[in-house]
Amino acid sequence: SRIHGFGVFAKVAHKAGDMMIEYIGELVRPPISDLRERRIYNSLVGAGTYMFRIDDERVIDATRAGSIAHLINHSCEPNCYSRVISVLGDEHIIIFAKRDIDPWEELTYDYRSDLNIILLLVSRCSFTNNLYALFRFVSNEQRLPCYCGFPKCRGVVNDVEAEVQSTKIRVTRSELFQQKD
Ligand SMILES: C[S@@+](CC[C@H](N)C(=O)[O-])C[C@H]1O[C@@H](n2cnc3c(N)ncnc32)[C@H](O)[C@@H]1O
Repeated sequence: SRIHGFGVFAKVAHKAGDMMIEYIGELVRPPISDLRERRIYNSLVGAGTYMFRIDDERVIDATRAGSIAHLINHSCEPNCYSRVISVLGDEHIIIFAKRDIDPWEELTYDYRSDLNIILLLVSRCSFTNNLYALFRFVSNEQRLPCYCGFPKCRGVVNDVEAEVQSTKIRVTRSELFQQKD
C-alpha cells in the first residue's frame, strides 16, 4: 500500500453500499487483547495491530486468525465504512462500500469514526425500529501519524483526546444505512 505496509485492494468494481468483507478474528476480552498487544504483538508485528473492539467486553483479535480485512488501512477520506451488526445475538463487523469503488482502488475506512461502533439490534424487542449505537474509541498511548495523503487528512490516525470519549447514541434503522460524512 502507498499508505502503510500491506493494504486491501478491490479486484472488481463495487457500488456504494456493497458489503465488501467481514472482519473476522479471535474473540477475546479487552484485558487479553491489551496483554497480547503489550507483551507479544508490539515485537511481532511492529507498529501494526489487528484489534477491533466491539464493546467493553469484546475485542476481535485478527492477528493470528481471520480474514484479510485486518489489512485495511485507515484514511481520513475513506471509500468504506464499518458497522458492527448484531444478527440473532451474534455481532459481525462488516465493511461496506461508502461510494462506488473502481477496480484496484485500495479499500480504506476511518479508524476514528468507524472503529468500535456497536449496533444492538432492538427490532427483536417490542419498541422496534431504532438501533442503539455505542461509540467508544480504542485507547492507544501514542499518536500515529497518518499517511492517507488526502487533502482533508487530519494528520493522525488515532486521537488520544477523542479516544477517551464514550458516547451512547440512538439512530433510526434508516439512518444506519445512509452513511453520512
Ligand atoms: C490493521 S493494520 C493495517 C494493515 C497494515 N498496513 C499492515 O501492513 O499490517 C493497522 C496499522 O496500519 C498502520 N496504518 C493504517 N492506516 C494508516 C495510515 N493512514 N497512516 C499511517 N499508518 C497507518 C498503523 O500502523 C496501524 O496501526
